[in-house]
Amino acid sequence: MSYIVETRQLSYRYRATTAPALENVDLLVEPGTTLGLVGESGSGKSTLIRGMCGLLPTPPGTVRYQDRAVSDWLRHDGRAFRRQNQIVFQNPASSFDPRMTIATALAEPVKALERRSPPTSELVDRLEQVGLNAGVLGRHPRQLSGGQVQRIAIARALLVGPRVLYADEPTSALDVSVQAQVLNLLMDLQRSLGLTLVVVSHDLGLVSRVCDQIAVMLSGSIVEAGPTAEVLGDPKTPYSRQLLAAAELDSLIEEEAS
Ligand SMILES: Nc1ncnc2c1ncn2[C@@H]1O[C@H](COP(=O)(O)OP(=O)(O)OP(=O)(O)O)[C@@H](O)[C@H]1O
Repeated sequence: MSYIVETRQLSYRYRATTAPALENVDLLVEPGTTLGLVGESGSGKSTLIRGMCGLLPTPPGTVRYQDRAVSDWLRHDGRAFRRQNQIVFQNPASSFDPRMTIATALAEPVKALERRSPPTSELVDRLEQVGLNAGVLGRHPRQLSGGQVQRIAIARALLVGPRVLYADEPTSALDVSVQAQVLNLLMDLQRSLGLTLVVVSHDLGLVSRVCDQIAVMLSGSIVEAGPTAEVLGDPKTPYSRQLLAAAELDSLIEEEAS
């Protein structure tokens, strides 16, 4: 089996004096799968995906993409690596410069990573892929809803042709009614484009609907990982059991409220 992304004994500390944000994390991601990273706030989920997509200064060889050290990719083929590994953040509003029109914001990564200006038709094609149209091109982020801006963030990532799409709490800043739409969009794109999707979430309900694989983090370590049905069906660690019980309680409360 060859993996698209691997971490081997990946550790990371933001400052020498603080506790490590990641400790000896081994993670294997199969191409074309959807992996959910779950765990409580501060457990290291965002740090891990930042490490996986080359945004942290990690020791050579601890993160590999397509059988090659990410440090090597960044040294020799940085733009290709960045194109192939895209990340969508939690808060759509802060992902965009408020002074830029959507057209300018969409074109930026293509200009930086591919050294070309994408024609409007290409921008419109990608907007249509995320359920929007050319009408948003001349607008600014503040003139759009949170759900629309998150769709545009996804379109911007797709424009450079990623193989792995990282989504850090992609729906938690959105209204509940819009969350399912954005999630369905990510699932459709993952299937139709054959993407590998890595979703960070503290929402086990979301992860169990979307992800084939799940990794549970606690204090900078992965405490349990495997196929979602196995991990959730028979959680091995007390922490995963707690997480599952909390998610079941949440869904009971939601059912009663509706
Ligand atoms: N820029 C930073 N500087 C210093 N410490 C940081 C920084 N970012 C994160 N940390 C610390 O690293 C640890 C892991 O944080 P991280 O954001 O990866 O966790 P998380 O699981 O994604 O949390 P959340 O669900 O709240 O986003 C935490 O102790 C956090 O306080």
